[in-house]
Amino acid sequence: MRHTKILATIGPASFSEKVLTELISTGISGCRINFSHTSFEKAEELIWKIRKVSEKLAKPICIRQDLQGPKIRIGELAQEEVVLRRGQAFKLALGNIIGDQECAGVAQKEFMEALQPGATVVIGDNELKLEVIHKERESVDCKVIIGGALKPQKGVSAPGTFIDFKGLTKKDLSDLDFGIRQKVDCVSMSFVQSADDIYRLKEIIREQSSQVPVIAKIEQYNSLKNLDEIIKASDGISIARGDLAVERPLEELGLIQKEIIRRCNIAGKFVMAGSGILQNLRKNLWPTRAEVNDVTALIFEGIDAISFSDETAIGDYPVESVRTLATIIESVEKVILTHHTASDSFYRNIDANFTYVQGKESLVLCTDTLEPVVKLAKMHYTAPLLVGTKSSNEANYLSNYWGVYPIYCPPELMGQEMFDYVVNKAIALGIIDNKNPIINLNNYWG
Ligand SMILES: Nc1ncnc2c1ncn2[C@@H]1O[C@H](COP(=O)(O)OP(=O)(O)O)[C@@H](O)[C@H]1O
Ligand SMILES: C=C(OP(=O)(O)O)C(=O)O
Repeated sequence: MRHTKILATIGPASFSEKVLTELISTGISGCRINFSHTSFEKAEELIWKIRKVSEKLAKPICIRQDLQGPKIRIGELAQEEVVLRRGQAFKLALGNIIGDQECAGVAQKEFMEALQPGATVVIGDNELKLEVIHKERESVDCKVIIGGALKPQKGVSAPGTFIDFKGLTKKDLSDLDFGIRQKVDCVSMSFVQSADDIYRLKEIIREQSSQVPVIAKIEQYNSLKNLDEIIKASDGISIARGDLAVERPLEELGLIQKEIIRRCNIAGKFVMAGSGILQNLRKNLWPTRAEVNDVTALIFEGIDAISFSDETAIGDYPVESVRTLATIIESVEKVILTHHTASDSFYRNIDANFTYVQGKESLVLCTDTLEPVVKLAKMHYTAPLLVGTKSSNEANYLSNYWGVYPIYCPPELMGQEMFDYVVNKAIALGIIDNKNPIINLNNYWG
């Protein structure tokens, strides 16, 4: 049994029901649908397929709608790719123009206005680097500092340049409306800058009579500056390393992610990390030593969930990626689960004896309110936390939390009947065995 959860971005490599089935049976707990790349038609089909497989395998799966936010991308190119050489001139121009060897379009006015001579422009995840040499009213002339292949629709950023984004875009609002109607299990907001961005999003969600949880993606300098308020305002945090590693010097990344995890765990908030987790598995069947070390550090720091991007969206080995990560997690958790004990006094107050048992028992809590489960889950106690709930969205969402195993219960069950149902189901699904003690937390929780 693994307590650290695995999530997967769904893309062309994992669209089929066959691969989705393999991903879910191999051990993912959640799927990310990136609305930068997914049409409503495709998303609707995917949500339907994921729900179908999840039900068939009796495994709750959290569907996360990832809102694009004000992500800046270059436009289309006349060819599938053009190769930029170091030292050559390259122009970025405002508008939806078709790019080529000498020029590419960028649609966002705020970005083009913010660029000044001397600024660095990065295209993709640190793949191509340009320096702005000269600025015109609606374009900038650049020099290529690091060359390579340029592909259409790649993300562009300007580390160190302040760009005044205005929260949710028109596209985000329309995507959100779609996601709520499709009953996604959580929504993530990209390029969050302050707690106000999250409060505004939550207000819109409330206006649509929804309570879908909101995950704030930390990927910008401003989001780091306002980290504590953002953690407080949101239901959870995603360390979105793709853009974060471009926005901040790469050598700071390890320290930044460690600090974000620490602060989320103190605040009792869900925290996940993604992008470049086992990047080597995009094309090969093995991870690099550095990737294994990276994942090990994340687990030791107390991350709730680790998310795949390219590996499961466009990689050659989506299922192998999940299998490899599961093996690393199991190996690291063998150590963590043996030495870890509950530290929270609230937990010790339930029963003083709990602190002396080392994860052999299972905890059961039957509830339809998220708050107590989340509070308990974030203590990262070694015992698996089985949560009986009659809300399928809640079961799906909770499946992303460290050590939580939600069991979706029929609506007519109450009290002892619901407890028995949860325990029997967990035994049947192989989550727990019937030899170890099972503690009914509802006996302690008024
Ligand atoms: N729904 C989709 N349709 C087509 N391609 C996708 C889809 N989702 C993801 N991808 C591809 O997988 C890559 C990795 O996915 P992701 O991490 O979500 O994207 P990004 O790096 O743009 O945030 C993307 O760059 C894109 O090429
Ligand atoms: C890793 C993520 O985001 P990004 O690809 O934007 O870094 C994510 O949302 O899981």
